Amino acid sequence: MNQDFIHTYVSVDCVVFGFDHDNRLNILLVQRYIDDVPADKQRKLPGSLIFSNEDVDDAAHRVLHELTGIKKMVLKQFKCFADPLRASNQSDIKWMGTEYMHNIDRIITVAYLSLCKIDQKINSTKYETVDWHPIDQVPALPFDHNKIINESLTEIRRWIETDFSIIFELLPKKFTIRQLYQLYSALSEKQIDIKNFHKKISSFNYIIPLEEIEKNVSHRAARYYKFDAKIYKKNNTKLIK
Ligand SMILES: O=P(O)(O)OC[C@H]1O[C@@H](O)[C@H](O)[C@@H]1O
Repeated sequence: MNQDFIHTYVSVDCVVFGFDHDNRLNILLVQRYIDDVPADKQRKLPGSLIFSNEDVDDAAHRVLHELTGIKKMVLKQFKCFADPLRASNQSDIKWMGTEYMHNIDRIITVAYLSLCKIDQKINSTKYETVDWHPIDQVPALPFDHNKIINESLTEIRRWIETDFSIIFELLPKKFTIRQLYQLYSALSEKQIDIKNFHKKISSFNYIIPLEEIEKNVSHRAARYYKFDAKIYKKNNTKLIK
């Protein structure tokens, strides 16, 4: 065998999901700066090379903290992206040269999924520009970041099916069943009848009705509910099928 073994850099990239007031899934993108590329073409996933003495999970936590200012966020490693050409684009090589002072054209990246309430204040210590983008309006991104986002959607659907409780990471603390329904529909891509959904949900004792209804709405005001994580954990309730 006459082949070279790989000796390369490793990075992490984080796809952070949020759910907006128009019931759309969004992700957080940051902006990099390269002189001759227009600003609107420089959005990317938040990421970083990992340090030589750092575990990849720790690097992902570090990136999320630098990105949002939040100390603890739900995090799931979902796939490694290692196409030999994924970092070989000239503008990406230039970017890595500016950011890391090295000529880097081969990077293996480990991708993570995270969830964030969209109203949460984002307080980034690393990036000047961090903003939410509806998932169907994500621009062309550097490296293989569009591919990573597409695969993260498949992964988040799988995740919801195995642990329904993660859906509440995306909802406000008090929510209506319609909001829960819209989020579940956006995530699962299944056509679910709202009445059946309502019936199913009201059988779950970890979704607690509150003595509060919506105010100032043009439709019939709906009741608010909250998620009780303790009850959910105790019962380890069956998932929605
Ligand atoms: O420090 P930055 O440029 O954000 O991160 C390094 C980049 O290296 C690439 O593998 C990743 O896709 C990641 O975005």
